Amino acid sequence: CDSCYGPINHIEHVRHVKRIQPGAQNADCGPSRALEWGQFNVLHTTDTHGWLAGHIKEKNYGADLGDYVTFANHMKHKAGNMGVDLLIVDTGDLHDGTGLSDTTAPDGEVAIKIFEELDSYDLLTIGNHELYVSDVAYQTFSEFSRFWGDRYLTSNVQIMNPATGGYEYIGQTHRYFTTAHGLRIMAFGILYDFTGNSNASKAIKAATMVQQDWFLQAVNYDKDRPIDMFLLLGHNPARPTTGGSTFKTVYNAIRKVHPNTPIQIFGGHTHIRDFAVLDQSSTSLESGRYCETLGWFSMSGFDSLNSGHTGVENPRGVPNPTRKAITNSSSTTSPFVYSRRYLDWNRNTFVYHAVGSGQADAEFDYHSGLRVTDEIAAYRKQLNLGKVYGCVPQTYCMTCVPFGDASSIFTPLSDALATAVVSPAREARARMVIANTGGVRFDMYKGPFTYDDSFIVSPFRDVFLYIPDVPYSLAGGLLQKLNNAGAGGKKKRSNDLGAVETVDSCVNPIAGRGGQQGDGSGEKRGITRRQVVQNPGYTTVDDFGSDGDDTPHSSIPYYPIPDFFAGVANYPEAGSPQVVDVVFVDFIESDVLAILGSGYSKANVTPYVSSNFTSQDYLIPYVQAKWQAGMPNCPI
Ligand SMILES: Nc1ccn([C@@H]2O[C@H](COP(=O)(O)O)[C@@H](O)[C@H]2O)c(=O)n1
Ligand SMILES: [Zn+2]
Ligand SMILES: [Zn+2]
Repeated sequence: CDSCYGPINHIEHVRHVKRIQPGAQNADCGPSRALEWGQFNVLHTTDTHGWLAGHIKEKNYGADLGDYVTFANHMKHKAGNMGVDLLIVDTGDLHDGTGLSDTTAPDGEVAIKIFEELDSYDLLTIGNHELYVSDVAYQTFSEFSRFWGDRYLTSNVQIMNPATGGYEYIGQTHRYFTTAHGLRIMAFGILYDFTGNSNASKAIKAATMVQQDWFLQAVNYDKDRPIDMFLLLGHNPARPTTGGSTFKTVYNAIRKVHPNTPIQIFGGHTHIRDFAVLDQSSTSLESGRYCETLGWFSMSGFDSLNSGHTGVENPRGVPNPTRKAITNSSSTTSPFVYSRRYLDWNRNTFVYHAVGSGQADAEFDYHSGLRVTDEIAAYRKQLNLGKVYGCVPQTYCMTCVPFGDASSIFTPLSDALATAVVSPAREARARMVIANTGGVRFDMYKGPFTYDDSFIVSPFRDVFLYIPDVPYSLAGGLLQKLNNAGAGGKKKRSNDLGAVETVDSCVNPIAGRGGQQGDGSGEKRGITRRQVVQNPGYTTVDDFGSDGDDTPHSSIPYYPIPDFFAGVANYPEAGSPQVVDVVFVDFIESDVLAILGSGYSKANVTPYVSSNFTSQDYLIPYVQAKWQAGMPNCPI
């Protein structure tokens, strides 16, 4: 959509020229409401997955971590001037998503160093992507956790320490601290009941954790350690009713002892914008993914009688939170009021909320942020992330068109599986190559396809394995059966509640970020065509309604996708092969074996191309073979 931010321009150096983007003054394209500041305020990131250079091909999410460093510093100063508390928190999944995080060995080596530049983080917690690979888990233990010290909370995640031969918590189990304005906080960091970790680590189930002595001691009343508020950070769906969320278990355990104390939750993992009300003194925020969203939360209601609060009651000159968590109950006795906002991750947004619209960039930028931007640019150059391999003829998306559509990313990726995953020794045999759609992480844009893009689309080092000569009578129905079983690779987009309404001309159905889930019909609900020209993107509806998105968006269609997809090669023109090599990524090995049944086991499985050929390796050869010819005139 050109109406808000102009055409996509991803030439490497242009990205790093600091300037307010065109469209900043257009209320349809940027923020137009000041944030509500309370006594207690939080900036929340989650599931950044290495997107620290920002979205080079999507200007609406185009800020980099340097811009955020500057923004966070401005906001800390503002909070200080207002006499209120501001915490900066993150809820995990730093790895697997871009070249910056995944070209290094182990992955994350560069990305975590950049992340550490934002040393004003107050609390952080661990995600599942810090635990799939042992080297990454040890990097998290020996580098990341050491850096953040008592701010890194892993209440239910331990690692085998080779030095002692015993399991130790990767970070701290909990943190009790007092804010600058006297709030006494007990914080935890809880990973959902994750089971896909390597054997280096152990994720303790929430139901077990809440019975452990350290937890009971932390939660129980102690006159020497009063608690004004519990903070539950977690790589864990914020909405407690979402399958897999373990927040309710921890919430229940705290509520048994503290029926009224505020319990404030910050979640992640499902990659959505969401805000849920648990009770009159407990709410829960989730702030999207991939440096697309910065979550804002604020609350007031503490006074010196019910807490240690010493700050300003209602900061002046700014809006304040006004909403009770529960409004439809006459029995609401809680003094607490709340606000939440989902900020789009771009400089216009940051400038608007830090120094005000219409301000020059010079008013915004700090050396600390500019230095991080330069550092990111230098790393990108060093890692060769701008190297171009081919020219993608059109944009392909994951969920904005039906699976099977010519513009679905799984259409060329099925072809890529069929043609670019080839074992020289088995080249002439019929083969079926299966992958999980969850391993594909992002859309592929029209124009130059870079080294970075290969990780953005397919970041995992999942080895291609195979079972030779499986009778077609068994292999033929495998994909369908895998999808019917809906197993391991599942990566549900969301429980997003946004209505589907397309505003044509501005909404290119395959151009923007599809955030919210609808029925995919593209039918309008209650709006006239082209009433407003907006920026396509997230249209969030949560427990506080539909005003959470800081910048209003037109929504993008969402279509569900199956859990698995495949490509086939060397099949006869008519009929079926007798036998077929069944090739699949190691992440779904147990799913494939479960469907093939008792005649097959791990003993039948070996690497297909080599033990080093992974899902990071098939895209570049495909792009080169298919789209390199278009390179000289590749539109940007
Ligand atoms: N080696 C891997 C690891 C993970 N996946 C996919 O990622 C999903 C989890 O991602 P979150 O950001 O939601 O934590 C997982 O369900 C898989 O789909 C993979 O494909 N290969
Ligand atoms: Zn994630
Ligand atoms: Zn996750």
